[in-house]
Amino acid sequence: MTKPILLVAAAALVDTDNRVLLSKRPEGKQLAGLWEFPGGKVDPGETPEEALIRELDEELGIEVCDTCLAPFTFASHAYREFHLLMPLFLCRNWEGDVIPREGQEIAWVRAKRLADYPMPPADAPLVPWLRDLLG
Ligand SMILES: Nc1nc2c([nH]c(=O)n2[C@H]2C[C@H](O)[C@@H](COP(=O)(O)OP(=O)(O)OP(=O)(O)O)O2)c(=O)[nH]1
Ligand SMILES: [Mg+2]
Repeated sequence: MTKPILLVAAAALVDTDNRVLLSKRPEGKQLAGLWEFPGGKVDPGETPEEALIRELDEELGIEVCDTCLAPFTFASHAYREFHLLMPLFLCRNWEGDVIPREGQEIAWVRAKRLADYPMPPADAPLVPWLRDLLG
């Protein structure tokens, strides 16, 4: 069976204390209760950056500019129904305060503590990169 590739753009938002933002997937969604990087599906006609800027506004109410999104690493993971391809951008600068706009729980997490937050299986290989970056 050939599975469709699902393109999702996500961000590691890092604050001035070197903590990274995780967002808890709401009940009722696939992978509910797991902690993810904010972001979402790239719609037809959008670039990954455009999709991510839109999602960060929708989900967290922050304004991010193109040049503040640095390509960092990516996830490539076979889920049952699709193959996820997820570029992860690093972002240290944004406008506005982070406010969960979709009722989701959020957490600012130090690199050392990332293992305490259960994440979707696709995200496991991303954690060592963040540990290397953030110490
Ligand atoms: N945003 C995000 N999605 C992830 C991560 N890890 C991971 O496996 N995913 C998967 C879960 C979903 O299958 C897919 C993202 O889809 P989604 O449904 O959350 O997309 P969305 O934000 O556009 O939400 P919706 O409007 O479709 O409800 O990627 C991650 O760290 N961040
Ligand atoms: Mg999302």
